[in-house]
Amino acid sequence: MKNVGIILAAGRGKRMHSVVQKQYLLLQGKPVLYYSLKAFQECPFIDEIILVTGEEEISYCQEEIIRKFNLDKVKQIVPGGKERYHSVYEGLKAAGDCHLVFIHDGARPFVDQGILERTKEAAETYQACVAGMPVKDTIKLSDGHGTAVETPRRDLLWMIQTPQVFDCALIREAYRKLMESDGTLAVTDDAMVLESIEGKKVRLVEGSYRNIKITTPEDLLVAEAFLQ
Ligand SMILES: Nc1ccn([C@@H]2O[C@H](COP(=O)(O)OP(=O)(O)OP(=O)(O)O)[C@@H](O)[C@H]2O)c(=O)n1
Ligand SMILES: C[C@](O)(CO)[C@H](O)COP(=O)(O)O
Repeated sequence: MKNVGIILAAGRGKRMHSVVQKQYLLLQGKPVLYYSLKAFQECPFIDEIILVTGEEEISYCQEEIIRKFNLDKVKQIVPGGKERYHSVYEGLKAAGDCHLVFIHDGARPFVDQGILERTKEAAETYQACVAGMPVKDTIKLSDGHGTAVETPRRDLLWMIQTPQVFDCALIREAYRKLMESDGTLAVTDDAMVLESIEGKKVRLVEGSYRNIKITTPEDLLVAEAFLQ
């Protein structure tokens, strides 16, 4: 069965405060989104890519990214939803039957072949894994009013990235349950959708400190520096 990449690019990029959505801003003359699509295109074990984007950006993506750069593994472009998890759900519906599904933020341009390889191997063994890296800073838990209430052990903390890779049937079922109970869980990644099902565990896999998400304006400066 095929392995499918779902690349998410339907966000509004509110924290970037740019006129053009951050996934379409240019890095070295090419849209941010191009870089992750290219990494997936070049990955030998990704058979098909589903791009999830805004309804109004579908034709731009088709003409100015997919056709222009000959990204022929992109088989479908589907409209996303209000929140990231709605967009993932649309991607999963479009994917149909598959073996592994690689869910990736289109706003993370520096995913590389090593990360894809490591997450694939872990997903083959554990059915569910996420890329991430150990945190470098001390993390404090706040009481929500400006006072630190706890300092978790740093050696146990990871910052989580994408790709997040799953057995296709497993994550589809987890998302189906989530959508049935929409509104009860503040979902910020795919792993937590699976973790919400009793007994389901997600393996942590080494990503890269370069695998940043373009979120706020200074991330663009870092991204440009990586591409020098
Ligand atoms: N409804 C949404 C929200 C997010 N995303 C995608 O999910 C990835 C990670 O989300 P984030 O960085 O939070 O993007 P935005 O939601 O666009 O940013 P912000 O939260 O600042 O508005 C991005 O590639 C984004 O395009 C999506 O496909 N659909
Ligand atoms: C999935 C993710 O990229 C892991 O770090 C992140 O949680 C996405 O969250 P955002 O709120 O959409 O930036």
